[in-house]
Amino acid sequence: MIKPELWRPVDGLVLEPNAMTAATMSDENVVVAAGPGAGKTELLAQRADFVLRTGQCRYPRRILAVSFKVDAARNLRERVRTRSGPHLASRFDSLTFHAFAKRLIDNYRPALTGFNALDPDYRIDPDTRVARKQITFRDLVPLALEIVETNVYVQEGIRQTYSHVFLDEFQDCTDQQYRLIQAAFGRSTAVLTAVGDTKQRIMVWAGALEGVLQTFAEDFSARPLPLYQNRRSAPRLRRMQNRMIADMDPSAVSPVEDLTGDEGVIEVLSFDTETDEAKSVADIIESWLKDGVPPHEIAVLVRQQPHLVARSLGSELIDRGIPFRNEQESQDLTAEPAAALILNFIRVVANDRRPFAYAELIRLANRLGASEEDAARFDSQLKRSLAAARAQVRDQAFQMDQPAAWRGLVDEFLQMVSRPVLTALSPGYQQGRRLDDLIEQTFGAFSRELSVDGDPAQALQRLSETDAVRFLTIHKCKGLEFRNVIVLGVERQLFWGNAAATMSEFFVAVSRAKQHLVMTHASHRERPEGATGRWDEHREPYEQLLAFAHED
Ligand SMILES: Nc1ncnc2c1ncn2[C@@H]1O[C@H](COP(=O)(O)OP(=O)(O)OP(=O)(O)O)[C@@H](O)[C@H]1O
Repeated sequence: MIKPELWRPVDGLVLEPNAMTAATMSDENVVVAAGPGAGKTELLAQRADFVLRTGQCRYPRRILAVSFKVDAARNLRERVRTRSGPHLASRFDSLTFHAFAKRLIDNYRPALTGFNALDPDYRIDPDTRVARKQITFRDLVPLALEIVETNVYVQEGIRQTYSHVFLDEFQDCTDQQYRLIQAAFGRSTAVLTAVGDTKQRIMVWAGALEGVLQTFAEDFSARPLPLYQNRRSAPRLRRMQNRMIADMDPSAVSPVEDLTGDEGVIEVLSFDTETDEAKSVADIIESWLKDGVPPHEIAVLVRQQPHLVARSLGSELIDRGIPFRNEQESQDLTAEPAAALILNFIRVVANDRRPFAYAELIRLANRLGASEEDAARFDSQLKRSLAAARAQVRDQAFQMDQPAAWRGLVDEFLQMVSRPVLTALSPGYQQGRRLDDLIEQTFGAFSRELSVDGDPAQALQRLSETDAVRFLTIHKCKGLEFRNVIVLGVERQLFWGNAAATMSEFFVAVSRAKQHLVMTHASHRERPEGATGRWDEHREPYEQLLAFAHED
């Protein structure tokens, strides 16, 4: 433990004065409002280190960090783990609102009564609620809210557990989420730190509260601490963001003299058809990869339905052997330890030459930890089982391109690993059918990718976080950053709806780029197979949005 005055930001970063104040605040609630790339998430990671290392969050109490996306929650968790070490980070719970709500439901489920009562092995389904047995994702926060609002013991339990609460991307907090935070921490001694950017409010359709940062400041007597710098984007990109800020929130505009410099590239590309667009964009991606840009530093952003809008581009990339990952289908899955275990197993036996996958599997043996003897026994079982599976795969008769062949191997492997070890991978796996559902979903994702070209190595690359170019919706890209970003289809027919909301979404998209931003539009997009509902073939560029790309 160190004295607060001796603490220095980890990794040698220099924090601007307000960020330093927010990171080292001892007992005051704080709200940090700042633009894209200002280091809001970084500030939370630094603050976690500060409160853990100086003992302001003292064992056994914990920090709760709430984010909106699985990816964002995991990024923050990993950042704190690498920086502050696994020992301190074990008291840092970085969860999405959904995961926080689910944890409350699992811990205090008997508090739910009447229509909301749930059996211990209840499941979560995307669409359908079934009394006692099944709820949907939409039910999680309201049910958690009911538990917390009606039960003082639960309130006390939460308050005893958490001494510090971090709220990331707080501009997108909905009414119910806000009520959950109020019910859980409104009258507690927990110190709250909220960060957000009103210009990036993109969840209005889902009920994001207007002015929630201000409301939070009032309700929680939080001290506002704005940040001014942008640590992410090259100057040319920052100037474009600044032109948008002048339109959205003139008071937040940066002085022009702070944004000088020629670094960064912005391009607007017009096409006749989606086929021309696909060829040209694939050329660009290929050239970036040749120049050494890592695949995961390249993102293709689409306002919605990337599986349809970017389908031609996807086919073009497949033809060129460039792996890409459609995050709409697989993002949340690969954040799961059980999914990582299965995919790493396939990687190792498919002879994908991935030492990291092998190392990850061996790490599992060491994690078992009951005794050194147990771990050693498991370690040798694991090695035997991998060798046997590899031998099967090398056999001529093994049908590499058939999901059923892999299924047999995966099932044998999971049996060897054993149920208790699998359920110990994550706290949520003990509940209901969560683990079985995940195993099915993971295998489904692998089978889907395998059916694309019958090549297991390519299928695994497409499912990997590091080896694939990422296709994301704008909603999914929140809080992330990439060296190079392509915003596909800046067209009226895609960016429809309320002009202010559209502007915020476009702002989130363009502000993900560090170095190179490409925006495209096509005059014609053929209706793809599988498109349901409205699909306009004739397209018009969204001139007002694209105009921000041009320097005056
Ligand atoms: N003090 C700092 N010094 C150097 N780099 C920093 C600093 N703070 C943040 N960064 C880097 O700047 C980038 C943006 O930081 P971060 O993602 O925390 O911004 P943000 O405010 O959360 O952005 P957004 O709202 O757009 O998601 C990251 O690459 C981060 O590592």
